[in-house]
Amino acid sequence: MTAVPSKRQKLAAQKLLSEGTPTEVLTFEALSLLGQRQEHQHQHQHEADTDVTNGDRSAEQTPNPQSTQPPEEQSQYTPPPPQTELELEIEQLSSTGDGLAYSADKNHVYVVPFSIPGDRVLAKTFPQKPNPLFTHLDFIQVLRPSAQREGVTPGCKYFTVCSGCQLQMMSYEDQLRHKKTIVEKAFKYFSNLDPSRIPPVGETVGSPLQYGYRTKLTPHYDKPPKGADDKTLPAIGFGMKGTRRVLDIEQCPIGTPILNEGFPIERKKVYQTFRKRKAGATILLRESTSRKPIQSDTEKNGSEATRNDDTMAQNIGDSAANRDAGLTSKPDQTVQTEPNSESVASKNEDLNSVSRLEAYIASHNSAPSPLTLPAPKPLSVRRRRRSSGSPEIIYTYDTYKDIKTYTSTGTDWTTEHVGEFVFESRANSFFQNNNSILLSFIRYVRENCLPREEDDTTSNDNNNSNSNDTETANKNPTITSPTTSPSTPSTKTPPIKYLLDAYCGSGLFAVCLSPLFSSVLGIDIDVQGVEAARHNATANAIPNAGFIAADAEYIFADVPFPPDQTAVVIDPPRKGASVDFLRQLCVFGARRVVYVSCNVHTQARDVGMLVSGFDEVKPQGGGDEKQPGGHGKILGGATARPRPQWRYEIESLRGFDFFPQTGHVEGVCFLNRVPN
Ligand SMILES: C[S@@+](CC[C@H](N)C(=O)[O-])C[C@H]1O[C@@H](n2cnc3c(N)ncnc32)[C@H](O)[C@@H]1O
Repeated sequence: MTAVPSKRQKLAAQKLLSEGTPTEVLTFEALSLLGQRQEHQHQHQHEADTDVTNGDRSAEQTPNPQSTQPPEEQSQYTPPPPQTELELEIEQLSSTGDGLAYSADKNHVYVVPFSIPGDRVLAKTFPQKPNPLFTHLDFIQVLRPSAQREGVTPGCKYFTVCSGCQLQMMSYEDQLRHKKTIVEKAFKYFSNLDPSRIPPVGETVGSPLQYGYRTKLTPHYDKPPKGADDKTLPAIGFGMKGTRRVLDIEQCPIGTPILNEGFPIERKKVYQTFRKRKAGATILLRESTSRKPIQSDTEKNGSEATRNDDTMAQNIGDSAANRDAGLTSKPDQTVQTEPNSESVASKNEDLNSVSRLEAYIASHNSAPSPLTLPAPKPLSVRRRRRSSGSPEIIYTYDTYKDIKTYTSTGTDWTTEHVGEFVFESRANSFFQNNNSILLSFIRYVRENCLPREEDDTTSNDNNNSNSNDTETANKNPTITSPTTSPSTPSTKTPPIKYLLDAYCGSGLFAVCLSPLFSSVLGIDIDVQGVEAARHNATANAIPNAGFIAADAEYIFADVPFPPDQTAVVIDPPRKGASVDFLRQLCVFGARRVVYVSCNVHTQARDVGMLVSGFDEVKPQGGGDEKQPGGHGKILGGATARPRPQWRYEIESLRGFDFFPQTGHVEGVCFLNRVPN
């Protein structure tokens, strides 16, 4: 049981609450851990007092009663000087992916990256701005491993030095379980809602690919040091954990194989011009897929590649790495991707080579959770380097082949396939970075974005949603197969026929969900994104989707759809939606809302506002301008603002693991409208 934080502690935490930064998240979690300790000690003290009364002298060994006071009332914590080594027991895994341990006096929390509950670790202090609740430490080594580490070998040789991944020491099942707690804690701490209004969080839906999934990588480098000569080469990669330096990285095993083929090429380009550069920069590596139907058996067997004068066919299975990984292939043969998965899995200790990564992916593309659709297994995988130097990887399936290339030019068009839909977007515009999970994800949203008839009590203006709705939704996470027509007419409310896709990017939701609706309207601030969305609607023969390039707030200015018959998808950037957008949504009152986010903390904050609702803004000159639910940011022109008549109830909530090996999770929340 967790202790209830004091009023002052709560206020301090609320002051901080804005964008779900790691500091905000750790503030709540450190408070909770210290609260648990107090709770435990109060209990211990109570038992001891009882024992003393009963004449048991062991009660005299009760810890210092001072430590049972709330942390804020204890003397200021002074962390040990920098470079002090500490041996610590890890108690919890935070939502930032760091292990949390108590200080020796149990009144302060140490944050230790790359550690998990049950570990005993050696870590050391480093200079930082003091925080009364927690102190970050550098991880040194595991002294006694947690049982959770058993049988797990991190896939990347840079793990514990690179700041990109946090969870490679955990099994994938444990990562999914942990991500469920991230969603739970986000809504507990950031939504400002009474727990009774938050339904149980569903199981996290896993990614078919757990390595080799990221279709975009952005390694970077710093500017040349003074006096740099031709031999001075920069570190190119990602942030070195706990420093401001760049860690030089040759491969990134969470990136797709084609990006890892391209990485050394892009590194070389930087080397050639580095000395003349005035500033550091970021390299863009973005995958693109060209899908071609298979015309003949010869093509299926992959021999056409060797006929092409312009190519140098290469067998993935030809390398020593693949032989080690259990792949059997003879030179000049296409690798059959039915490797001995046991032997691949057991040798996954270092995926920092494209061949090994490819072999690992081939053995790990089954569904890790019930709602995951497994990635299709290629019949063969071939790499080839064109005479231009740009690599290709060709994945041949039963009826089609995917030719993967990459670009480092932001304005280039790239192509992605999601089920039967094809999407083009500029390499520097947003597109979801894990293609392997998109099919499961879109299917889930498609199957749930319309209310099921039996649950559609919330559409009736006289009915509030109740906890039974929520329970039903959570017991039946997979609903029926997708319908191609809007919901069956209810006796009381008309069916939902219209979709607003707020923050639509290149039209992922608008296009994939369009068959369910009569008309779809998308909005995004990125002009290139909207240009792509229009193109994608045409390319997919979608006649009923239109797009506006503008701030999402403007979508409510002149919505052409009746609110009773409208659903809204909200998928904002990490900082979440604006208060004005949310308030206008509560004025408009779309009947159903799907809120998708890569930052569950800002998602929880925004969903909290939708559930609490917004108060009427009374006319100025005597009237109060109050907004209950704590969401009182009133923007210009308050007097003329219409009254929000609606608020929302959460129907269901769960995470999708778009980001395996990292501490991030994509939240998906369905809400229904109720009167305010
Ligand atoms: C997480 S992406 C979602 C894109 C799209 N739904 C998808 O799944 O591909 C967030 C999008 O919000 C857009 N965006 C950011 N701020 C915005 C604003 N104030 N109004 C409208 N769109 C905005 C970005 O351009 C980006 O396309």
